[in-house]
Amino acid sequence: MVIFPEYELKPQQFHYFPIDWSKIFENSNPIHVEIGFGNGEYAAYYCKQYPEINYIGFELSITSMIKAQKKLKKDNIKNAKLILVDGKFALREFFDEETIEKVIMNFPVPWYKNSQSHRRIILKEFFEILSVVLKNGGCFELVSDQEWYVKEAKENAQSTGYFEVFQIEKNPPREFYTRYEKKWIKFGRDIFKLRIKKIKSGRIERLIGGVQEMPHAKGKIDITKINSLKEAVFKESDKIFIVKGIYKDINSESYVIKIISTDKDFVQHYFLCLYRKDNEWILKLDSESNPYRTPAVKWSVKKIMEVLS
Ligand SMILES: C[S@@+](CC[C@H](N)C(=O)[O-])C[C@H]1O[C@@H](n2cnc3c(N)ncnc32)[C@H](O)[C@@H]1O
Repeated sequence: MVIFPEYELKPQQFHYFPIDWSKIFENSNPIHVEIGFGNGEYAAYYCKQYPEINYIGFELSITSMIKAQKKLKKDNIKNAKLILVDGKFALREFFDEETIEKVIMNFPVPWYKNSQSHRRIILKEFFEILSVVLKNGGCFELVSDQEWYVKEAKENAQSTGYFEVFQIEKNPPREFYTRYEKKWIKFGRDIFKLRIKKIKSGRIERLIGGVQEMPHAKGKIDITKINSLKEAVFKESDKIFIVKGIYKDINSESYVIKIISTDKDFVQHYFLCLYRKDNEWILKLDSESNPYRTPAVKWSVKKIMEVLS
């Protein structure tokens, strides 16, 4: 939900990736990124303290997004942009090589159980992405109350060979304490901080990039085949999509198709619309849903048309 459009960006609507941040901020100040900004307390402090940086924050929670926008507005912050998106995806897709000066992560969700370990953001792939988008000498700072988690991050960073990795600091001096951090300290928990500095670039494969075309398909189809798509699962290398629902407009020859797709671990929900125009049918992204045009999204349009033909 965009409450203050000066803060929230919707990159799904952008026509080109990676994003030209100097155009967005209308200056070329250094870029600092926070992943999981929560209620935006740290963001507001940071932006006030360092008005010469461009702050970009990523968050998955809509509630946090609303709170953070209100906080930035209240503090009259001018140098911040917030995006509702998975931090790993954003770091990989939104930034050109060597463009970020600093990435900050305060108290990420640790995903304690072994069965959930694949969800941890600090896996080796994350550090490979960091090694590409950070400037040479740029740094990443992680703070957590979970020592094992910070140690795991340190080992993963070290294993890439792209960073100078510093000793983990226990209860480091902090310039600002979020409510979350103060709570842990009050409960007597120790706080751990990892800092790493980029010394070498790695390589990554991005999902999107370049001009973003609106995926669509048209042609002759056999509309009676549409029911065969219900709950159908399609899989090809790293791409999967599932048809979660098909809804017919009672007044016209048109349908809305609900899809869930994944590209590796990046999940998106969106709708396609299928309608008749003259002798042909057209299938395209519904204007209300706005997924990133990843390979799985483009493939879902092509594949559904193929099945109906
Ligand atoms: C424990 S809270 C910490 C919030 C804040 N950094 C603080 O210190 O008060 C973790 C936050 O990270 C967000 N989060 C979890 N996974 C994320 C991801 N993959 N990308 C972006 N944000 C994420 C959660 O929604 C939550 O707001």
